[in-house]
Amino acid sequence: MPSKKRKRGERPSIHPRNRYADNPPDFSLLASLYPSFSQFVFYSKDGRPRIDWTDFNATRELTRVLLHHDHGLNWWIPDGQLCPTVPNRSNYIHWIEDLLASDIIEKIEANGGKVRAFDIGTGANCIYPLLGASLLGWSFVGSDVTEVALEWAEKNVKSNPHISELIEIRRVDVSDTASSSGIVESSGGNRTEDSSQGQCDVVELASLEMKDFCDFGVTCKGETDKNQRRYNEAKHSNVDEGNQGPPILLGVLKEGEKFDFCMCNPPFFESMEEAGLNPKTCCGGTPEEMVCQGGERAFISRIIEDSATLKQSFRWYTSMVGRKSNLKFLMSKLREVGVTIVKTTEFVQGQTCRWGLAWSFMPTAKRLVPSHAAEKSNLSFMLEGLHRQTSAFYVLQSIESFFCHFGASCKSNPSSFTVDVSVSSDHCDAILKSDVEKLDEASSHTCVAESSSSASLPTDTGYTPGKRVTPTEGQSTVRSILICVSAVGKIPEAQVLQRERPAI
Ligand SMILES: C[S@@+](CC[C@H](N)C(=O)[O-])C[C@H]1O[C@@H](n2cnc3c(N)ncnc32)[C@H](O)[C@@H]1O
Repeated sequence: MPSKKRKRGERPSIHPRNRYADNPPDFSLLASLYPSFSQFVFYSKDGRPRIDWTDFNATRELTRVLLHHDHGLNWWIPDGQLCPTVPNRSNYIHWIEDLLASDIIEKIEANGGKVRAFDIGTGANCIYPLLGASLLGWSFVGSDVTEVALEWAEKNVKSNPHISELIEIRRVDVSDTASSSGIVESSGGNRTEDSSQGQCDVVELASLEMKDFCDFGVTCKGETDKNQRRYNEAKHSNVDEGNQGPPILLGVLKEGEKFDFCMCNPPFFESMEEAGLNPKTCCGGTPEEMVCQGGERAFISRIIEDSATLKQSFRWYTSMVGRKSNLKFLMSKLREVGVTIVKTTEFVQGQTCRWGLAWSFMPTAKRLVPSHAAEKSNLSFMLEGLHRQTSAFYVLQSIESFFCHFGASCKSNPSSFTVDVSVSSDHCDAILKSDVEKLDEASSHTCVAESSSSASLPTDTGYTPGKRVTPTEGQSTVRSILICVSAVGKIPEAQVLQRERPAI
């Protein structure tokens, strides 16, 4: 079920299906049930139970008891690892649930109708696979690069046998690149902070042999020739763009794997100093978890680059974004790689804002006229590929005028670029059966009306009032209307991607 639309200016709120939306965690109750938690709960002057959000042990214990009490999950992380807040992380899961339920892109059931997901950088806490599997029965591959994350993610999965079958923890090979976080492997195998943090010790990707990639990669083992080739190509292009780092999707996915979506809470920051700017809470977070060269902008750019190669291996690619300025940058990058759709949302994270960014290479879905609407002869068109700055509004007006000319009741919606036309069954028949002459007349009328009513219409677009493409023999009347609209829209790029004939 899609989330309620927020009104302009309204503060984003917790997702309506988030179990904490109407029932925030009750610290008193939890303290009475969990003695290990009660030690962290104190009562303020107004008698309300509180915890010290700057105490890592308190926030970790809260997460542990919420996951246990509300989700039936056993969970733990070692000191200092990033501790997730359950209500916040649930918002991202529910937003993806909305994306999957929407009909914006075509539905393809690649895994027998079961939702299969990929969590990039699952962390020691493995929070997204645990929540996604327990709340919604989704299956996950959770990837990570650090030993501690892989070890603890695995432990967290194994301590929940009821969902462990649904979650695979996958090691990402870091041997062919130095960590993008400025962290290098010590000789003992433990991960230590490079003294020259930020100046990370990057191995030239281009100098690697295929062997290096295969020997260590969990995905290679001979079966992923195609992925290796694509990964190697991507390595070269990444070197050019300076976005080096361990593989993210290319080189981690196995041959032929298909996912409904990927998600990612990326290392947001370029340095730990930047990461430590919120002293009001203590959710832990090691440099490996919080920092990467180039910050989230570089990390998510690499996901975008991988997605441009993997295209429909995922229905949706998604990531959290920490900064609005990065969101804008990333959206323009997405346009460059030719995605079919981009969606964003804003998440409430206490005092801070985070954004959700989703994109897809799937064809946008045909809007089927729902049966109840068809009965009412409700005919709707959707225009895509219109550039806002090139008067899409007037295109909609043209469509509206066209149908109005035939006496139909019309309503255009400039924000969704749709025009809904409501007519009786007989009337609709009459419009659709109108001969070409009538249509010509109608479209000319539309054009003239548009040009005379709009002093601000651009004049450099090759627009000729009254010009339209005459439908060829055999084209449906609906088709001819749409071609006409395209022509009067003065927008060469405008394409009518979807059209329906009502079932009348
Ligand atoms: C901010 S943490 C997110 C952890 C967890 N998903 C969460 O939301 O709390 C980022 C994670 O990404 C991992 N990471 C960094 N580079 C990676 C890569 N190339 N592939 C997979 N994971 C990576 C880090 O080790 C870290 O665990």
